[in-house]
Amino acid sequence: MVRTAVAFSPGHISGYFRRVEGDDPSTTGSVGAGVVIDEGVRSTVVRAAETNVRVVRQDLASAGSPPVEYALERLGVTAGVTTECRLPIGAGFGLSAAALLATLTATNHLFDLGLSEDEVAARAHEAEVIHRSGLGDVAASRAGGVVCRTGPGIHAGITRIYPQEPLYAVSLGPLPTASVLSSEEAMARIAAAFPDRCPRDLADFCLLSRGFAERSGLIAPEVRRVLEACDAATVPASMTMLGNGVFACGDDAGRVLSRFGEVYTLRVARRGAYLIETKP
Ligand SMILES: Nc1ncnc2c1ncn2[C@@H]1O[C@H](COP(=O)(O)OP(=O)(O)OP(=O)(O)O)[C@@H](O)[C@H]1O
Ligand SMILES: CC(C)(CO)[C@@H](O)C(=O)[O-]
Repeated sequence: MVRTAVAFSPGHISGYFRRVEGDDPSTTGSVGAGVVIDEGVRSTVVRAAETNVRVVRQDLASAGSPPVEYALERLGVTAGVTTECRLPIGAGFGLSAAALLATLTATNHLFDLGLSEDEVAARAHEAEVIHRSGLGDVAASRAGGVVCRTGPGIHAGITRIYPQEPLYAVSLGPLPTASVLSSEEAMARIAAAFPDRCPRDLADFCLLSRGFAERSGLIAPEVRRVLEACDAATVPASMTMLGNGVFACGDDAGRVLSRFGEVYTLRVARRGAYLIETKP
């Protein structure tokens, strides 16, 4: 039987953020707030002569993942990786960070690399920053909760609260993260829009995020339509950063969002990335 390691990492919906530029990837990242969600990426890793990554979603597979391939190369290993997720990719659910954390957690065990959790996270964060696929998602998804990050990178200050209520989300399509992070103009607007405090609870998170989304200038017309429907029903809602999607909370949120697409009912994750099993 081929030796296999399987790990899972939760995803992360960012509600507001501000880029922090450091001297190197470890001190580069973002401050801001988001929700670590109970859905994310499951990664299965086997040894292989050459690295290949298969990305599977809803029975559709595509080949390749530059951040994951980069992180494996930096570790000096070659592996066959299959990532699986239910949520859409590129839609603001932090799945690149989840794919990295899950894959590196499994790889660490499979190859007996002896990396600490901190080292796994540091390498995942580095791959995210280099590929501009995320800034704060790895720091968030190392554990659960509604997260408020007060510094960049994986060692920075972070507070977590654990509300019981679900969060609802709908995706209207992808918004490649790198396209926004590479725009200096967008970054300047985002910096000016940043609300300088942490959320008290889930509803407060939605409220602060919405103020940020409005001021950031990132809201596309199709996202605007969903937000207006939420406003009409007094449902706290905002835009998934960075995706063309909306998250909302409260009793009526699922019903309102269902008019615009498949509604994902998400729970606040209680824990971060973890190893599921190694075989044999
Ligand atoms: N499930 C996944 N498995 C492996 N690689 C992934 C996965 N999701 C995203 N990636 C890789 O991450 C890179 C950036 O993806 P993108 O920013 O579009 O996705 P995302 O992380 O889901 O988005 P967001 O950060 O907005 O939630 C791409 O190179 C893609 O291959
Ligand atoms: C940049 C970002 C919004 C992309 O998901 C996220 O990584 C964050 O909050 O830093």
